[in-house]
Amino acid sequence: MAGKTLFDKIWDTHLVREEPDGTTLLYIDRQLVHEVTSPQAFEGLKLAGRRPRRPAATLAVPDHNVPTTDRRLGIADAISAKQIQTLEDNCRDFSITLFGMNDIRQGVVHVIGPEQGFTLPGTTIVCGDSHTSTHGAFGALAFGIGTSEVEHVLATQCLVQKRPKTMEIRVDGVLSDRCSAKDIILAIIGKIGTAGGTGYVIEYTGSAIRALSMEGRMTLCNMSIEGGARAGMVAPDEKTVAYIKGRPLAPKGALFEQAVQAWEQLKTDSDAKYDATLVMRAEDIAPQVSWGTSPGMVLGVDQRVPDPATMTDDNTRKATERALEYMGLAANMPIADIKIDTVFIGSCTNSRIEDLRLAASLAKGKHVAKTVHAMVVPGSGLVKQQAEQEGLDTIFREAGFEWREAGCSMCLAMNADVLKPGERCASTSNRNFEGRQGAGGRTHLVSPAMAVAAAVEGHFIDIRHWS
Ligand SMILES: CC(C)[C@H](C(=O)O)[C@@H](O)C(=O)O
Ligand code: SF4
Repeated sequence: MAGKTLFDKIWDTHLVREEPDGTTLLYIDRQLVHEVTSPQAFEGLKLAGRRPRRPAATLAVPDHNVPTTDRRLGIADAISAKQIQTLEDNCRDFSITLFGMNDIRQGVVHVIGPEQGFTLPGTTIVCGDSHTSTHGAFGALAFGIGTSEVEHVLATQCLVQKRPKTMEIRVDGVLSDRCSAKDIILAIIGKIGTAGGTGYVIEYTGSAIRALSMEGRMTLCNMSIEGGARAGMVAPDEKTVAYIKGRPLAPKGALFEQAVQAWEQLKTDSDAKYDATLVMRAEDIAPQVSWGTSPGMVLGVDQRVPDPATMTDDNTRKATERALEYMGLAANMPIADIKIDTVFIGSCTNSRIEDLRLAASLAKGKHVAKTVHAMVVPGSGLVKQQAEQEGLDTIFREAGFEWREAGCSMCLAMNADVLKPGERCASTSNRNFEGRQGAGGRTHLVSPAMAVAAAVEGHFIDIRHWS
């Protein structure tokens, strides 16, 4: 029998039933819930008179709409306030654990799952949110689902799926100084495009991936969806085990030892075949900056903005022209000449403690440029607390950054943290669509290190040579 990939192993152990046409009923171990995509799901349960099949398998948190300023003042926006209240009511009515807005454990849903030890290797994890792929960093099969599916999983703990194909993306070698997981994933999406992963689950392999911390692997898997993939994953290893050990919801004692033994089996067999493979060298990856209006429109900071006049394909040329117009950029200008107004360090891509430590180490002793407004939004209340214990908040404040409460914030501007029309932002988030951070706002996706350097200089700069 042919060997199995990591994906095959998880899929096969969660398969409840498979039809001849490949339609599969998959068992879902865990579900995360937030305030935006859950109200109709709970409403559906109510109307049908059903209860969650396994309430303990679900964890809920408000994140998209929460204010990142003083929460004792409540929520000014009526729609946001109602969404958060509705989540609280539903969790109470359906006996689901909720980390409320003022709970120290509150944070972006994809930050708190791993932080609590809710995210475990070998499990199937879903959430009504596309960046659920983040949890694949632990060797879980984790993917985003729609609201009707949220209801289905609540009611049955199962989901109807078609088996996706598998893609290996192998990155060997050593990253350049100050380059990070964010640069790897942006470079991958720059290469495969935003549809390159369509129909696939990606497994990231190679020495550069193994060298990443768990935080780095989460950044990587987080953006798999921006490359079109259903999910991204990294096989668990000793770093995974060390990260999970002792977390509040992780197995304890003998159960933990048993779990570790099972997790050791979670790797792709040497004779297994992927449906597709892409190979890259870490040395070739420069610090990345997105210049356009999709995550695939991205280049190294040492490059120039593309010139539509050189493009032979009509669609590519038109898309480039439109993107340059929206972004207010001239063809051929050096990316390092792009001046920015705002810096956002946060989001489920880059707001974990390691991201903040790195950002603070570069911000220390420097100051945000006079023309720039910069903010740091920790991924969770616990990340914020940890950062404060380490004095990172002081470093950021002294350098001129605002230090905020945890939430999605300016990643998608559902709360008060919004770009003004025309404002240009260096952002550590994952999406740069038109209007993503506010109507008319212009987003450049970068790593935390690149964001700090841009905040200080007022424009992008190659951090490999920055002092
Ligand atoms: C609001 C939610 C449905 C959405 C998602 O699915 O990703 C959001 O988190 C985002 O990042 O755009
Ligand atoms: S931080 Fe951004 S990408 Fe992540 S869940 Fe929130 S809105 Fe979506």
